[in-house]
Amino acid sequence: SFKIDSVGTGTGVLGDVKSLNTDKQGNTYYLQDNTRGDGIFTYDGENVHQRILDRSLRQIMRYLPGTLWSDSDNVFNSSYDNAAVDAHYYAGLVYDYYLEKFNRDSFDNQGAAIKSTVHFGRNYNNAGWLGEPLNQMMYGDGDGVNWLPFSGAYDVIAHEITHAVTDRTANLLYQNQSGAINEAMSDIFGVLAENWAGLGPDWLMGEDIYTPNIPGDALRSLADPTLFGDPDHMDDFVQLPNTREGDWGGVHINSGIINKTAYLLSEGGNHGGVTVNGVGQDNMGDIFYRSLTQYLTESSTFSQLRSAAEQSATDLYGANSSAVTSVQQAFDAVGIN
Ligand SMILES: Cc1cccc(C(=O)O)c1OC(=O)C1CC1
Ligand SMILES: [Ca+2]
Ligand SMILES: [Zn+2]
Repeated sequence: SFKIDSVGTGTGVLGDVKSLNTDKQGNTYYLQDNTRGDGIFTYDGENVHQRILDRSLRQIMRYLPGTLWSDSDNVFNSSYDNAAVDAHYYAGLVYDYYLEKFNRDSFDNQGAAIKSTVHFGRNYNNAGWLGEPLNQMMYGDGDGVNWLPFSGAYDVIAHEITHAVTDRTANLLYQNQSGAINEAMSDIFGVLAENWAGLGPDWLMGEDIYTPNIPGDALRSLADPTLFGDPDHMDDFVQLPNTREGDWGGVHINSGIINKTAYLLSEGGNHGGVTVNGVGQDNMGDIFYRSLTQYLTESSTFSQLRSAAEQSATDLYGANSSAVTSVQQAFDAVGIN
């Protein structure tokens, strides 16, 4: 049928109203943004029963992506709409971040459609990037106590889309040190994207949707990972089994060491007996992006990340630049040689 780009309005998880790029087909409006790459598509997971989610991905795949979000009047203001509004709007902002900062056209740099399913499961405390063959994001609604709906936080959506970028570039194995780098990249670009968008800039992850009744906390801190129990130095690397229960060797925990490195490289500071001269967020982002997309591989270790970052800083600013020295200082400060 003939499609018309249209602009609707919606209310997000936190009650904020925003404009949405929608697609008008007949008298129905869909959460399909035709203005970015091959499009941004937001689907309704219809809270398919949790029981199915606990089975294999194969079971889940039968239900994903769900139904393309539709609305009768292009005003998405019901409470059931909130999660879809934010998933759609923030995915567009993450697309803009990568295009403007790194000239990257979507996660595959070829304009790939960005697909998200909200209302995934029931009270599901989880969000994630589902790689091949689905190549989409999914957001649980949270249980309302530990989590609000996961698409309600821009840094979370940027975190998930960065997993897709990582999969298409270094493809860091999601386990042990390579997995911790994978996780840290998602946290680092989650925070940088949020700061770029001016959406409550901070060095925290998930603060807008984490424990709504407890102010001031977050899932993770990059400035001080120890605030939420994560290590900020190699001396405190947590050895965990490479199993689901062991967080695949602690990928969401040991990421704190790399997160701290990025924070120090950007902002500077004294840590581990070392003084780091900061290079600022933009330069830190360029160094980590070049490392991720030009030098890291599936099995890269923390030490190989250090080499990649030193080489990236050399490429970008010159062998004898202060930025190269700052990279060395930052990795020294967390005990990565
Ligand atoms: C909540 C959650 C559970 C499991 C994996 C992830 C994951 O995407 O690694 C996850 O989402 C996050 O970590 C985002 C930052 C809040
Ligand atoms: Ca944040
Ligand atoms: Zn992650």
